[in-house]
Amino acid sequence: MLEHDTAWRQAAQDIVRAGQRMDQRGWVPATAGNISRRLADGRIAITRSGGHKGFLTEDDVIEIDPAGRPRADGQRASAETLLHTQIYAHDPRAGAVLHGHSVAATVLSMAATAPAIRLTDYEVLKVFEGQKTHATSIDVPIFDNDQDIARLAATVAPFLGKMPGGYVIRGHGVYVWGPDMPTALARLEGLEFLLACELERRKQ
Ligand SMILES: CSCCC(=O)C(=O)COP(=O)(O)O
Ligand SMILES: [Zn+2]
Repeated sequence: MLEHDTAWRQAAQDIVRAGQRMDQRGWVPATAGNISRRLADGRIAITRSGGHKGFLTEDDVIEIDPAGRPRADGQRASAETLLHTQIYAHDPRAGAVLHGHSVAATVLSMAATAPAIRLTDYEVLKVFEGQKTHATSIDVPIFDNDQDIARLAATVAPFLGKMPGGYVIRGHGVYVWGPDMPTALARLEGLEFLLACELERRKQ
């Protein structure tokens, strides 16, 4: 087994614990979801492809280069790696990216006819960057799902920098990020709470 330095092991532990948290909340069923961290020195740690994100070990976390290629031979990074690396490339402050497959994100995005899910007047909106009041709206864009991740990343690219609440892939799940893992997790929890609220409201 490779010997890793303290900073790497800390990042890997952040990812392992985030996977456990997302699993506890029901956001990473089966082998769904992926998680990454960018270290202060620029290294990027991401979950390997496949495997349950609630049962990760540090060995399930691999290093990729900024283009998304594993640094070591024989490793398979998340199939959605390019959706992580494009966030790091766009935002030098981004330190963690989370992707989950919740029921609310899946159902709402499949039912939606608009290009975004509009979240209005919720106190929890303040979890997102730059939001100071409930008296506002945030549009969470919905992108059509695509098995060609490079093509999906190209579709998402023009919206980077304009999505304080992250984004949703239709029938698939959410992407959220932040400067560090606690912030990214708080934003994910906030977004999932708001999507669950919207799902309840639309049932009424
Ligand atoms: C059964 S989930 C299908 C793949 C997916 O959407 C996902 O999030 C997990 O893919 P990964 O390669 O990161 O394990
Ligand atoms: Zn996915």
